[in-house]
Amino acid sequence: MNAAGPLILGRGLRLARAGKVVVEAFDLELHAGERLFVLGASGTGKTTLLHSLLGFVPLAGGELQLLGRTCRSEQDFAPLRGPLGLLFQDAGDQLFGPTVAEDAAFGPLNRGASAAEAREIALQTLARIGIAHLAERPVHALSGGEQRLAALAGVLAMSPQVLLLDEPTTGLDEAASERLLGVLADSGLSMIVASHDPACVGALATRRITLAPAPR
Ligand SMILES: Nc1ncnc2c1ncn2[C@@H]1O[C@H](COP(=O)(O)OP(=O)(O)OP(=O)(O)O)[C@@H](O)[C@H]1O
Repeated sequence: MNAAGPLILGRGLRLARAGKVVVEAFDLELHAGERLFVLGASGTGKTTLLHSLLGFVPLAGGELQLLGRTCRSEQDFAPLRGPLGLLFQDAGDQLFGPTVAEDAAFGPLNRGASAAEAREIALQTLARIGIAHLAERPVHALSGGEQRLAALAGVLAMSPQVLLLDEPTTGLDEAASERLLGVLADSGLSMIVASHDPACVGALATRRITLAPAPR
């Protein structure tokens, strides 16, 4: 599927929040192997853009193709949540638990893996990220940085084709941040990353685009 074309292609995107246009006439392309960074001051719409790629913020204008399919309605976006894996800015928004291992197993279970297979995928993913020791910890008993790594495990356990990462290193200390950046680089996955962290940009970015404030 979509062997030659971009993984993500947006043309003339317009995005609004609470009736106010935030992103206007924005073009976006992500090609296989790229790690595209979306830069821009606070409030310029980086999170809004990432959420629009999963259909959480509806398009107010423009055209969007994801993995070769034109996406307009919920029906178009729903099957792509998984192939496109979003790490939320606030990791607490995507951890449901009860434990870290059960949370990471949820996606594979939902996609038809057996309970044993899903647990194995979850445990392997936790080990890959360096948080195997947190497997049986309740998700509400994690530090902010641990929550972020646990949330990433849940995303990676779905074997995504594209990662959408919203400020992935926020809340991590230097060691955890380096481990996360290493996992992301080693994943070989194409990704769009919103980040203010120069270390994150420097370590991963293959291309950068900047969101400008929408004209008033
Ligand atoms: N749920 C919401 N309802 C109404 N307005 C919102 C909502 N979420 C964001 N906004 C507004 O939309 C604009 C873009 O916000 P967004 O979070 O996308 O920016 P950002 O570039 O990701 O910011 P930051 O770098 O601070 O995370 C801001 O003006 C923000 O106040």
